Amino acid sequence: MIPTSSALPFDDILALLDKMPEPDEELRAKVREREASLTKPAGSLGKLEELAEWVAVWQNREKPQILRPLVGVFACQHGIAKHGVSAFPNELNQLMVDNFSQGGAAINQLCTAYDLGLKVFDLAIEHPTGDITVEPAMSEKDCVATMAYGMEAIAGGTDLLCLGEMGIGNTTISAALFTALFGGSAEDWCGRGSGVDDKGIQLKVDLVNKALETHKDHLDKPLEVLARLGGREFAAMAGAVLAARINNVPVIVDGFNTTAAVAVLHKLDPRALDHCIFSHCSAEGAHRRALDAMGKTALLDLGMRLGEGTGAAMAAGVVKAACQAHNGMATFADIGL
Ligand SMILES: O=C(O)c1ccc[n+]([C@@H]2O[C@H](COP(=O)([O-])O)[C@@H](O)[C@H]2O)c1
Ligand SMILES: Cc1cc2nc[nH]c2cc1C
Repeated sequence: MIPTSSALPFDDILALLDKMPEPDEELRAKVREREASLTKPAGSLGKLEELAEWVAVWQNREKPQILRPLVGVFACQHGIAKHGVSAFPNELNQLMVDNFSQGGAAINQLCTAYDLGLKVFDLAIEHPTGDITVEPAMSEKDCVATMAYGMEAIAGGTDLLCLGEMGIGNTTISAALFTALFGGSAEDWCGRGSGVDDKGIQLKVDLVNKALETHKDHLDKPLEVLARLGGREFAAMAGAVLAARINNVPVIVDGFNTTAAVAVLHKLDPRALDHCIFSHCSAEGAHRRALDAMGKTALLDLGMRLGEGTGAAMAAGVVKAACQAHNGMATFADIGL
């Protein structure tokens, strides 16, 4: 499953895309048959019914099972942050990683509330990525190695993966990725992030434009866009989503930044995200634009814009409840009708 070295660094990743499994339609029919037999009017659990079916078909199980749900938080430091694109300093990355391990972050409490596992992936946090305005964020080799590392996120045997990230400055990185992948202007994709003012947004726009100019001859291929304009958390999350697909693990995407990571896979092959749901619409302005560009709808809209997997965790609570209802309810035959 893990790519090894090859003449062209991205070949192994592209080969994995060719091996993506599709759902078993006979199994889907059985899941629907059970859903229709449960003691409720047909369709009355609305999206919960769709979610239970979604988990079942991507797990390739007649009864969806969520015993080891995992929130993976991928943390990285960004070269772009030195330009002052965030309302917070770079030191916060390490402090929040420490906070995650001490149980003090929002994601810790949401994981406790919904009984979700939490794993933090420190992506060489002390070494910032390249400043994308003047150089690639990562070499292609580092990008592939980081994708391979991200594939290990599910190695502990998880049955539902929630994506999260921590990276001061990474809403500027996401804006650069979205502009390169989906077009439009930098203004369309730059927003307040962790809380910058109008001047901060203008700085983000100027830096995204500079980055696009610097790399303009190398942005045809989505994986090249990821290496040049992305960051390690984006590469690792893209790798985790691919590994999840191949190992029958459904994925819940978090907010603006996790969406930018998976947008790279969408550009490679729109089917690559069929095993993913989009947990919520972030309050980061351009998130809805990104979802629209991929033809995706978000499950929840709670005005959240924290990142660190919090929106995905909220959706995981809903998904768990959906599966519990599907698996545990009595049928009409059970109650004598
Ligand atoms: O996920 C989102 O929708 C989201 C929206 C705004 C900010 N964030 C988080 O805030 C950080 C990036 O914000 P910034 O202003 O430093 O670019 C990063 O750690 C993200 O997890 C996350
Ligand atoms: C405090 C803080 C917590 C975060 N968690 C994820 N991204 C974050 C960004 C900030 C600024």
